[in-house]
Amino acid sequence: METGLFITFEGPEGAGKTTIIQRIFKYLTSEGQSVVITREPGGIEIAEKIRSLILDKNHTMMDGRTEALLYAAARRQHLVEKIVPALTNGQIVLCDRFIDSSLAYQGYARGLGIDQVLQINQFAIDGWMPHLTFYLDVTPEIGLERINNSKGREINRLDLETMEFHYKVREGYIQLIERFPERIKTINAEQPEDDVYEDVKTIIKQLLMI
Ligand SMILES: Nc1ncnc2c1ncn2[C@@H]1O[C@H](COP(=O)(O)OP(=O)(O)OP(=O)(O)O)[C@@H](O)[C@H]1O
Ligand SMILES: Cc1cn([C@H]2C[C@H](O)[C@@H](COP(=O)(O)O)O2)c(=O)[nH]c1=O
Repeated sequence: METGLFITFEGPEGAGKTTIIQRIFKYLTSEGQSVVITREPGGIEIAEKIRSLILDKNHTMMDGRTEALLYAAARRQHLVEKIVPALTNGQIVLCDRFIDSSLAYQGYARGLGIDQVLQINQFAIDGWMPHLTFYLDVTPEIGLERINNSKGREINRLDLETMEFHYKVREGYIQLIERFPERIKTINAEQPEDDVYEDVKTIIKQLLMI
């Protein structure tokens, strides 16, 4: 039986998801909570291998549907191997990207259709939706500038998409916020890091009543 809390973090490239997840992890752990950090695509060996395949800069020929299916396959394995056991164990799962990335990137920006991509992902996730999702909102210009200035952050195949694609990703997320207003909380991620952190922390504290 599920007893944990599944929180996902979404946004365009360089929105600051990894940075905020690390800080929220430290905060929740200091409050005595049992927390698991993970990411998509990846989080476990099989999914990390699929990640390398999808994000390889040389794979310029990858078909959009192949891409969507690979993300969904990685998600399935990650879910059953890591996320579900943690939730069943009563833990809080902080996940860097999940289904909304597929809906915004493949469904909307890639043009496959949000509903089509939702359908293949419903097969993959079998009802395991996040309880809460933070959408960290930044313009593509700011996000891409951040990752270009970020030491050690390798530029991947998706980063190298056109500016038009990156604009569409953001538009896709805006559509998802309208579709899932209860679950997705928008955070202004163009603020200084400390302010982004405080905004996220406030919502989590309210939810956990800590
Ligand atoms: N609010 C902020 N203001 C300025 N810089 C930030 C902010 N948040 C994060 N950064 C910096 O931006 C860079 C990208 O941050 P981070 O890796 O957390 O983003 P991300 O959303 O996980 O990126 P991606 O998923 O595209 O890899 C890092 O160098 C980080 O220090
Ligand atoms: C889960 C997921 C991810 N993507 C894209 C989004 C990013 O461009 C990369 C992942 O890189 P990051 O540094 O970990 O953010 O993959 C996607 O297009 N669809 C998805 O489902």
